[in-house]
Amino acid sequence: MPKPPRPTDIPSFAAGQLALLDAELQAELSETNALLSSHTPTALSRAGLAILNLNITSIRTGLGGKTVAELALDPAVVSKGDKADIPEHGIRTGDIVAIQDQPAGSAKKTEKRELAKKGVEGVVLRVRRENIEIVLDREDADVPSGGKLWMMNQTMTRLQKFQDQEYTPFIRVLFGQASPTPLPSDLNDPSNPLHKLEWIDPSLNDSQKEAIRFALASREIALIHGPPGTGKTHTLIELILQMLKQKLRILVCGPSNISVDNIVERLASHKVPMIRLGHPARLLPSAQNHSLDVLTRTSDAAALVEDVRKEMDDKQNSIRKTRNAKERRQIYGELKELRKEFRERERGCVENLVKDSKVVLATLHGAGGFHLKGQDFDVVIVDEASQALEAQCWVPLLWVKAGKLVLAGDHLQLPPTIKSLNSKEAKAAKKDGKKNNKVKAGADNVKADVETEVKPVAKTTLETTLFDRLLALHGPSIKRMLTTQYRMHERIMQFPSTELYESKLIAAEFVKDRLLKDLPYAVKDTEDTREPLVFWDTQGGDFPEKAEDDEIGNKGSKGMSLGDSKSNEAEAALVKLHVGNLIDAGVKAEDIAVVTPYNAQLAILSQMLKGAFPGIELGSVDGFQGREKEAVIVCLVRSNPDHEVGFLGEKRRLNVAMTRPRRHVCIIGDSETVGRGSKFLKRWMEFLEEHADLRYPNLADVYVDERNGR
Ligand SMILES: Nc1ncnc2c1ncn2[C@@H]1O[C@H](COP(=O)(O)OP(=O)(O)OP(=O)(O)O)[C@@H](O)[C@H]1O
Repeated sequence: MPKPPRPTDIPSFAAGQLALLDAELQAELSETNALLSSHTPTALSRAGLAILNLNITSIRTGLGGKTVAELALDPAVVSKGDKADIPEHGIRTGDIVAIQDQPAGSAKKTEKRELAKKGVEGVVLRVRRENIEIVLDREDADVPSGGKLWMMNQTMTRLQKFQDQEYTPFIRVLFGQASPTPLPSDLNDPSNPLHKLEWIDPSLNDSQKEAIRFALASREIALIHGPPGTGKTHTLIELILQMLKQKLRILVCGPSNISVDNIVERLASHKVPMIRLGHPARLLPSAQNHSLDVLTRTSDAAALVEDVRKEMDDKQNSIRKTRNAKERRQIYGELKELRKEFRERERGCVENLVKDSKVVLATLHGAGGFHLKGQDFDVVIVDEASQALEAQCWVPLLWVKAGKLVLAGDHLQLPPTIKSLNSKEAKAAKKDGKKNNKVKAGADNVKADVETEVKPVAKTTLETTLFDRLLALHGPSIKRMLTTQYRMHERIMQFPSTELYESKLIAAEFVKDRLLKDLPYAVKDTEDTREPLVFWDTQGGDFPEKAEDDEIGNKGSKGMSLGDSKSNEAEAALVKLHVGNLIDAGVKAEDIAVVTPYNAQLAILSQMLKGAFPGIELGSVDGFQGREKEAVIVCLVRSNPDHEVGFLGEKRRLNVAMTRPRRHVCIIGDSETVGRGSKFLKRWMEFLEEHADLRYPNLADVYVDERNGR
């Protein structure tokens, strides 16, 4: 018997998430205010959960005497020449939102709290590209009048306000108040019908097939765990095709437009009829033909709408030809009627297109659009689920009626970027969560037997994704892992596989011994190009790191992007030496990437390498997630007498760094500092010492290249 899950109290969970989202927003606000001129894309607006820097442009009285406020982007934040379109967001008609004064970055904490309290709640009436209308909840609502305002989606508030009877069995499973329905006992039996599936892609490997059978057999939730390069999206495509064969209706979401379009492109090659929701301008050109906007003009049903449009055009022309005022008036009257009909037919056409579509695709926040409200789907599939905030995942889950959820992701790579992780606000929110939870568990929940087991909300942070939480709640039986990877040389794969993936990864035959010297263009056989794993150990103190805040802070820009960053010039020079050797051997610059966890180091690398090696790619580890290159150089930077490793200690970040390369990885780092950071880092250093081509650089040699003026 599997252990019964420890149920989560839903209102407390939602309250905890709200407190955390608010903390995230506060962190965003401080940053947006500090960096107003640079318009840094913020995590929350990326998540589509909030819009910053708004102004009220008009207030009017709407239906039933309710106050309707119109909000648009503050002209002060719109760059000259740019359109004042509100950045992409997930706030949709019908959403409950809060509008609040946006405190200045310089405002004191207490002032910020006060301002935040003054906000009003309302329901979104209309969303346009350049403005949004909100019907305020209370007629006497005190509309914030301050300079800038912000608005936040209240998905979690809706969840918090759910009544007990509104929890579907599916939602109960998501909170551990019920266990997932057990799988058929004969699932692994060859006689089970799922073993007789006709695969559309015959090249699927066994772990991919098993994951698909599992996702088809699961009743409420299925997690597909795809370590780097294991064909997670590839598997989802087959799953979608199999579900379509079973006549299921599917909503496919991802946290970003690119994650969704990636699936649209691959489904398109199978000629699957589908609808991609979202503004066509934001879609990949290859996905645009499937967008609702384009289909509304080109589908069969659109012909009816086009007929009316044509009639309207004819009428317009006849107005121009008529001088007689009476006739003109009559034509105007007819035009008005036609317009009404046009709008109705268009709405009908759009509704039918969406309703009749067996596969609908949208970003997580895009799925909250009015087109999908209340629609029935058999399955919601979320790709890159470990890159999405849980609150984002709830947008489709609360908006459509769904009976099953399939999440695909890898919780052992980096979660979505959270700014408030260590901020005071986040700590306060955690504390609030704890308090909140105690109150709930003690007072409201009469079902005493459940109460004692309520999972503490305090353990959930914004960084805890739905994928993580479900795994913790129900255990590994709700997931299947893909185990054949199609990216890395066997030796590159070995350490992450042993440490993080229970030694289960297998390198596909055609990648397992691929080297740079075997690239399909002329590459010399050198000590670098015949070696998949190189470790330049910079131990000994000759390659010391530098803390950027020493300098930048003094110039009065403390707290800016490089504030806590670290750099290491000597290691950067070593990177240059290694890249130079690869290029000299014939490896193309486009096939080489350098990644480092520190922005300050990225800046130095950029200065040193961009001019010398055009075409080479430089990136932060976090920014390189999801990417791959033939050769990757990882520059670890940290080298100090105190053996401090900072956020290098995060396993998931290192995992991303070490799993980007296909044929060659070169690690540059100080084993003395790094090896003392954690047990994991110690084992990594030991592994490299034993299995990598180990090299000790000589500082003078490293700078020879520099002197030669490369
Ligand atoms: N069964 C298979 N046989 C051969 N190649 C495969 C198979 N499955 C996946 N691949 C290849 O592996 C690569 C990675 O696949 P895909 O893009 O689906 O992976 P992913 O897991 O979504 O990516 P990431 O690891 O970046 O998250 C692709 O080039 C794909 O063609």
